[in-house]
Amino acid sequence: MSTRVTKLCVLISGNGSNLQAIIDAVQAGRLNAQITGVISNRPNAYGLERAREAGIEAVCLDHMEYDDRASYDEALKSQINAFGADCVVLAGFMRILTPEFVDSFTGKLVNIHPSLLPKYKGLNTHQRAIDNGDKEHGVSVHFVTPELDGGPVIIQSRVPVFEEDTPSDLAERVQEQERRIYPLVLSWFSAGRLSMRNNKAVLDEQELPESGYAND
Ligand SMILES: Nc1nc2c(c(=O)[nH]1)N[C@@H](CN(C=O)c1ccc(C(=O)N[C@@H](CCC(=O)O)C(=O)O)cc1)CN2
Ligand SMILES: NCC(=O)N[C@@H]1O[C@H](COP(=O)([O-])[O-])[C@@H](O)[C@H]1O
Repeated sequence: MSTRVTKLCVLISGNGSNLQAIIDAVQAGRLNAQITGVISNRPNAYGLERAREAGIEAVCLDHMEYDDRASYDEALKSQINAFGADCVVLAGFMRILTPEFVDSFTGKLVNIHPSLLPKYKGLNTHQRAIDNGDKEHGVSVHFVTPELDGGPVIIQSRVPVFEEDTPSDLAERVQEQERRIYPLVLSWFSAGRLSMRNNKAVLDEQELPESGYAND
């Protein structure tokens, strides 16, 4: 019996280190999936180069070329469907998606967010953690819902915050964890172990707690 390979379409906006971790996991046989395509909303995203070097089709849908969010999301949905996707993977994708777009991919849309949700939804999370004098920070992988960074958490990983940390020091520490946990979550999805039901993340038929699967 042939085992169908899970199709991933990855959305980026920048450097693409999470994309690279996913590419590396596929190539190393740690993630049984095919990356069908990479889409960036920014033309200068280095992640587009990473995809092409890996032989993966990569396109830029520049959001500046669209009149409004709805028309952009329509084009984005068409491109994703052209590539094919069992899972749409936001990997540093910096556009807020319309409810209509999100609802058309319910349960098939995941995001990696650089904070311990529900703390610090939105942008500039590392600076905010430092400004607040937090002693720990981290990263969350969650299903995407219309509520910005409010979807059910799948996994979180914590890192310490040191007195002398700059936002980039903290980002580097967080991104080490990102590169570790995102391929892990996608391997769960590809194995059919992970789903979203009743707005909850479910792993191996067990509802995950609000902070997801503990993985410090
Ligand atoms: N409907 C949803 N859309 C998106 C979600 C989500 O959970 N629900 N997650 C974000 C990812 N994200 C943080 O993890 C995030 C991305 C972008 C923004 C934002 O404010 N974007 C601005 C533009 C900012 C820029 O270009 O630098 C905007 O879209 O106007 C906040 C959080 C992805 N989308
Ligand atoms: N709100 C979304 C957000 O800030 N996402 C963050 O952008 C970075 C992208 O890095 P990458 O392009 O090297 O993967 C990652 O740290 C990711 O958590």
